[in-house]
This record gives sequence, C-alpha cells and structure tokens, in this order.
Amino acid sequence: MTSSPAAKPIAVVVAGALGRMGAEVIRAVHAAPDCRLVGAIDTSPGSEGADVGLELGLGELEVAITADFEGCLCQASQLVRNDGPGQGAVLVDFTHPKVVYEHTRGAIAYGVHPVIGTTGLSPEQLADLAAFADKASIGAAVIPNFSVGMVLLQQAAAAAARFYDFAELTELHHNRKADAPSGTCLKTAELIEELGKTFNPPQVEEHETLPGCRGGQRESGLRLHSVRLPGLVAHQEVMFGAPGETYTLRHDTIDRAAYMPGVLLSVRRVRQLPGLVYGLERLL
Ligand SMILES: NC(=O)C1=CN([C@@H]2O[C@H](COP(=O)(O)OP(=O)(O)OC[C@H]3O[C@@H](n4cnc5c(N)ncnc54)[C@H](OP(=O)(O)O)[C@@H]3O)[C@@H](O)[C@H]2O)C=CC1
Ligand SMILES: O=C(O)C1=N[C@H](C(=O)O)C[C@H](O)C1
Repeated sequence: MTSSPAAKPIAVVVAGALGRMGAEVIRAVHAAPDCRLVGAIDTSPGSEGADVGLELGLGELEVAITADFEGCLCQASQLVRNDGPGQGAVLVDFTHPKVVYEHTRGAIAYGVHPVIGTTGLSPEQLADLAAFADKASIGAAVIPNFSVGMVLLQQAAAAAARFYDFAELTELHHNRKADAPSGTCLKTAELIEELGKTFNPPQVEEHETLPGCRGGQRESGLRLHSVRLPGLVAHQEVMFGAPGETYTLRHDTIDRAAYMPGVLLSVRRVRQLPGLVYGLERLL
C-alpha cells in the first residue's frame, strides 16, 4: 500500500514583520507545523538584512528582513511555482493604512494569496481588489479583526439592532494607532447597516460647543467614537438605547495572542477561496 505524500507546509511571507502584530504572527507561523516562514518584510530603520528570528528572539530562521516588497513576493511565488493548484504562497500583511491597497494588489498580481489584517481600505478600494482577485482567480482575505470574540460581538450587535432605533459605537485603542475609526468599528457599523434601517432620529437640535464631541455620524445615523490612550490594547462597545433602558455589548482584547487563531485559520483557508472575502465571519 502506498501512502500519500505529506502536504507541503504553507509558504508564508509576513509584511510588517517587526511590528506589534507582525512579530506575533511570525511567532505563530514559526510554531505552526503546517506553515513555513519564507519572507519577512519591514521598513523599520536599520533592520534590512537582519535575520528575523534573531531579531525576535526565536533563534536563527534564515529569513532576512527586507524592505523590498515586490522582490520578496516574487521570490515567494517562485518558491512554489511547481507546487500545483491551491498551493500558492500566502502574504500576511500588518503594515500601515497608507500601503495596504498597493500591497494587496501587488500580492494578487504575483499570485500570492493575501491575508490582510491592515486596516484603512476604503469601500471603493475593497471593491476594486475584490474584482481584481476574481479576475486573477486568487483567493484573498481582508479581515479587519481576527478575534473570534469580536465576530460574536458583531453578530450580537447586528441581531440587537433590529429592536433599537438608537445606537452609538465606541472603539478604544492604544495611542500608537494610525487610523480612526478602527477597521473593526467600521465593519461593525456595516454589519448593523445591512438591516437597511436608520438610527438616532434627532430628538432636539444639537449644538456641539466643542466640535467633534458627538463623534462621527454615518449616513445610516450611527455614531462612531474613537478613544486613544496608552494602556489600552483594542476594545469596542456597541451601546443601544430605548426609553427606560440601555443594552451594551463590549469586547476587550488584552493581548494580541487573541488574534493568532484567526490569522492561522485564514492562512489555512485563503488558498481555497474562489475570490476575496471581507471579515472573519466569512471563514468561521
Ligand atoms: N485585523 C486585525 O485583527 C488587526 C489589525 N491591526 C492593524 O494592523 C496594522 C498594523 O498594526 P500594528 O502591528 O499595531 O502596527 P505597528 O506600527 O506596530 O507595525 C507595523 C510595522 O509595519 C512596518 N511597515 C510600515 N510600512 C511598511 C511598508 N510599506 N512595508 C513593510 N513594512 C512596513 C512598520 O515599520 P516602520 O517602523 O518603518 O513604521 C512596522 O514595523 C494596523 O492597520 C492595525 O489597525 C492590528 C491589530 C489587529
Ligand atoms: O490597531 C490596532 O491595534 C487594531 N486594529 C484593528 C482595527 O482597526 O480594527 C483591529 C483591532 O481593533 C486592533
């Protein structure tokens, strides 16, 4: 009897390798027996050429940090070129909102499956990337939040929203975060808005004596608020109100380890996807 050959580990490139999330992802990929780190991209000054394993205290991994995104992706796609359908390399990106669109498009162009954690893509950019992934027949995942608990909060919020006409969302993050509101908060609002109703009908003529105090208001009427403080990691509240009651849903991420099961799940699933999916709920 012949046994089938063992599956090759998934070739993974991490962009933002030295950042808060990227470093955690490298540790998770390194510990996963079915994954193999083949590239580490980062622009941190002085990091070019250093072994990423040594930089992160994992011992030598023989993967040099590079700022050359295209070169690294080209190399990764070459590594797997003879591996057959569904066996492509995967890019995990936790970089910066300013570059996320180009990185995602670049990965698809190289036939590398993107798993995008970086936030900041506009709805138009997302639609464009979905069309591009479809055209290229490349599975891709754009995941504003990899925590399963956050998906549960979002689903509870979307269910509760049927019964309330007043709702405000507050996201709270560490003060090194570049974008506001968070990608998660926008996604939560979008999921609630799938109901097609409007929220927060004006009760009085409001006047902000300090501009911005009432947060940002979406076309649906939902209000979003962003708090930035050292000491926070990532937190979100969705608060509904009705005469005589409030209903509050809250999720707290206290360690970035919370995101790793979702990241690995996405890495394992993305190569089988027919196109681009947006949101972890689409993979669970
Ligand atoms: N989807 C999710 O579940 C989560 C998403 N995020 C998102 O991930 C992103 C990153 O967050 P975080 O890890 O906290 O950020 P960090 O700033 O800690 O890390 C980003 C890293 O990417 C590097 N970088 C910046 N630009 C580039 C580039 N063009 N090419 C390669 N590397 C680059 C930075 O280097 P340099 O020092 O040069 O700036 C830095 O090392 C944010 O958009 C955040 O919102 C965060 C947590 C969870
Ligand atoms: O920057 C962060 O930290 C986080 N960013 C993501 C977002 O913008 O939603 C996910 C999580 O909130 C942590």
